[in-house]
Amino acid sequence: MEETREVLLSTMEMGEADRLTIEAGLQGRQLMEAAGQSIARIILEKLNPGRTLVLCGPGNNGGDGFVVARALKENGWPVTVTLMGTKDRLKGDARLMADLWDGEIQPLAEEGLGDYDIIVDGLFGAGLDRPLEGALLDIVRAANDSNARKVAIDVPSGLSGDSGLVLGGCLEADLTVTFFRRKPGHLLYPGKALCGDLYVTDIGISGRVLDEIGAQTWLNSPAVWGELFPVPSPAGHKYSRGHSVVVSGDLAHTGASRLAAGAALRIGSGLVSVACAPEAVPAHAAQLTAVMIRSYQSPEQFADYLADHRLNAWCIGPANGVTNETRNRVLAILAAGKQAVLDADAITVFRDRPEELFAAIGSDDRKNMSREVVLTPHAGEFGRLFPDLMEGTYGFDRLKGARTAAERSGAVLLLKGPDTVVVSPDGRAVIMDDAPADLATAGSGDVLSGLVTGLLAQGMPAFEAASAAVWLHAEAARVFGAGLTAEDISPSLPTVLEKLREKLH
Ligand SMILES: NC(=O)C1=CN([C@@H]2O[C@H](COP(=O)(O)OP(=O)(O)OC[C@H]3O[C@@H](n4cnc5c(N)ncnc54)[C@H](O)[C@@H]3O)[C@@H](O)[C@H]2O)[C@@H](O)CC1
Ligand SMILES: Nc1ncnc2c1ncn2[C@@H]1O[C@H](COP(=O)(O)OP(=O)(O)O)[C@@H](O)[C@H]1O
Ligand SMILES: [K+]
Repeated sequence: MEETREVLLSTMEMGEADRLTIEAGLQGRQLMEAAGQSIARIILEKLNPGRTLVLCGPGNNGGDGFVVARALKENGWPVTVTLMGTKDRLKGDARLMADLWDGEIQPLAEEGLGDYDIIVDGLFGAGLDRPLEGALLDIVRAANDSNARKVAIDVPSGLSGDSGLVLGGCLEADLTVTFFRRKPGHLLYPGKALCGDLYVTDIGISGRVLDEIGAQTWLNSPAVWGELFPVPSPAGHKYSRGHSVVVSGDLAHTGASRLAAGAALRIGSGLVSVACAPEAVPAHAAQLTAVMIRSYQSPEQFADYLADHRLNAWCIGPANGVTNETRNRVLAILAAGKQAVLDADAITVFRDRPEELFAAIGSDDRKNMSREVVLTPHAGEFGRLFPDLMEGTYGFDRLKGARTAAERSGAVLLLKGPDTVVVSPDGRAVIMDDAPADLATAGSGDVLSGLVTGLLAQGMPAFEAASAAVWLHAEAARVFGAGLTAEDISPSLPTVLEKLREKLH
């Protein structure tokens, strides 16, 4: 595939990229000059000339601000520069750029912030290390209240580039320009919404530094998992494409399992069965055709199904009920060494004893068989298994939380939301960007679980299967467009799959 994966760099990794580039011979001030010039170029291209205020902070983000101010002034724009603190306290390249600014430098103040057409935010970037407070917070709020177009350098001030969380308060940018590669905070909410339109510019850092940095976070795209995506083999048969089983809820709660089963079939699982109690059979039978029905009366009968090695990927949880039966079935599926997708009630049912679940996932038997498990919580379900990971000072750090959760549980963690994150216990992570909000509809999560299950059944490794499912789910919703209901997702998949195949070959 010609497409390469888009790596997302943490603040530390970006610092490393800068360091390696400087070590290789480029000077820090050249990087800063390139950074500032690239922002000015975008401003000149995207915005109409107007009264411009540049807010400069005490670090290199402020240094970039001085470069932007100079470049815009050279283009004839009326530019005012304000600085937090005094020039003599600036260091290194930032001091150098401040010296190259030949205009006045005013002290940073709230007054007059409403008088500009454009505000360039060079207060804090990667160096933000504490919340915005006091006068600074007032200034950022006044900027937000003004009618000016706001341009953030690297990240809007107050936003963590690592988590997308806000520290105290944050500039609400119309446009953000970052350098070399995007950062997770540009994709994770609320960060994504606070960045406005995002631009990534080349400031002379070579992509080769990435080999040395070894970052583990990527944009979710076929470039990450495409090579492992299952395509039916010409000589294959349905049995070689796996057999998915979805555990149904009781008679009044059968729909979720049908949505998941339909998705598993559509994504290419050779066979799909719904496993249900006898009283639910008529409800399923009235609606299912290609999907088979397996009823079980007792735990022993359920165990019989588990003993069949052909039934290789199991999905349990959607509308299953938070009951002892659900808990016992989850444990039985794990003990049988099945690949499994645990969703909804299969997660909630372990809220009082998550360790029991983690022990079952991480048992030596399962490890020896390399059988993988995918947990697919939304934030609420995540909090039931990992309450401590939701209690960050600045809110729930989804990426970090999911990483720790994957490591702790031994499962691939698929954390749902507008910025769905998938993390492998080995630390690899992908973040989905721009999933249509139409997906926030009843049953759409059930479809997603079915997609993961169907890919596991076909032999795709769990991290890649979960990532691919999230991407396909979003793309199918995009193809369908407005008015989406969960039932529409699977029927929209063929168009997406067709395009994907063209891309993969
Ligand atoms: N490292 C490099 O070589 C390059 C860095 N660049 C720019 O440099 C930025 C990072 O620069 P720095 O590491 O100097 O960090 P910043 O300029 O983002 O901020 C660091 C300064 O802000 C203070 N600070 C942090 N949070 C604060 C808060 N809440 N309230 C008050 N003060 C606070 C710190 O004490 C420190 O003095 C990047 O975001 C980018 O804009 C670019 O020039 C490209 C090259
Ligand atoms: N604002 C949003 N933008 C994009 N996708 C969203 C948004 N909100 C939710 N989703 C997605 O919709 C699905 C909802 O799943 P879930 O919460 O399990 O709902 P349900 O249980 O009704 O199926 C998930 O895939 C989630 O990532
Ligand atoms: K900034």
